[in-house]
Amino acid sequence: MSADRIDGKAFAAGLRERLAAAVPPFQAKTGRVPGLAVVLVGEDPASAVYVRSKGKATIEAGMASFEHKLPADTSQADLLAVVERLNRDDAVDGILVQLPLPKQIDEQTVIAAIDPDKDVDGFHVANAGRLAVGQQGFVPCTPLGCLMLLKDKLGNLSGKEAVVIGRSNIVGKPMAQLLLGENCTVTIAHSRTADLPAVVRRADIVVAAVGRPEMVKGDWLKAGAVVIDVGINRVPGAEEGKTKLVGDVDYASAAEVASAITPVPGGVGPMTIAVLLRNTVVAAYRRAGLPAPEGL
Ligand SMILES: Nc1nc2c(c(=O)[nH]1)N[C@@H](CN(C=O)c1ccc(C(=O)N[C@@H](CCC(=O)O)C(=O)O)cc1)CN2
Repeated sequence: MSADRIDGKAFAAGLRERLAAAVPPFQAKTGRVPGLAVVLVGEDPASAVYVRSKGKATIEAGMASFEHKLPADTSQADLLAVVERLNRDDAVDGILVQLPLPKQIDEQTVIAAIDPDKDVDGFHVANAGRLAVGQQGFVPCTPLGCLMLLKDKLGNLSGKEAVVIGRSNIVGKPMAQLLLGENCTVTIAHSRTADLPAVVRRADIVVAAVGRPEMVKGDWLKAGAVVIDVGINRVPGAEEGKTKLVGDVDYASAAEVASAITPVPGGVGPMTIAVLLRNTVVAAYRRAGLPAPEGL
């Protein structure tokens, strides 16, 4: 079998077009466009790239982008003061503090300070709780993007066996909740799971979010499984001194067994930013007391 390649980049581009189309009706009703504030602390090069991409994508969708770049030695109190200002700013519908944060700052304290109704990352405990009990809130962008790709590929997920490898608060746990919400039978596996290949082999759907380059091999998979690779690992490339990006799944061997698989890059990664814009548009509609457009 040679698996279908799930093109997250193309899906994300379509979603971004639909989001851009939702902006003018919002502006006509409210006199303003949805606004996303992104806060970057320090100079981590990868974070700087992601923040730039988020700002560019926000503007391309016709929305307002507010970038706050703070020095690496910013104190927690100063960052909290920025978050508080953004919470009170009516032009800001979504607030995102780029992770990871420098060592002197406690991530959970900062996330807890964000107004849950502006928490477009979906990381606040209020939003984690809402997801767990099936209430309306905000869902973290990467797992929601994975779910969109899965539903686009498979339609109804009800009754499928799903194995999520990884138990982070940002991907693994919300991913499992989302799949449960779709009536999948869900197993969360992790680094201490006994006989991980045997557990993964049960799955119709595998979501790999473990942060280990090419760990999941083709012979771990049930024939025809759909594989979503959340990993973004930079490893040495074929040429001396060059690097390349690989996922948590060994694409070549997995594509021999799976029916469909996301590539890295170009799979889940582009969905993260598209869903961030989606959450911001939804936040803007909700804050204005308007129903969010269908199909976002
Ligand atoms: N506050 C947040 N911080 C971080 C998040 C997040 O969702 N919220 N996620 C990651 C980084 N991230 C967005 O911030 C992100 C990661 C990867 C991609 C992406 O498009 N990846 C491309 C490859 C990019 C490359 O060449 O390096 C792909 O997979 O195709 C987008 C966003 C951590 N921090």
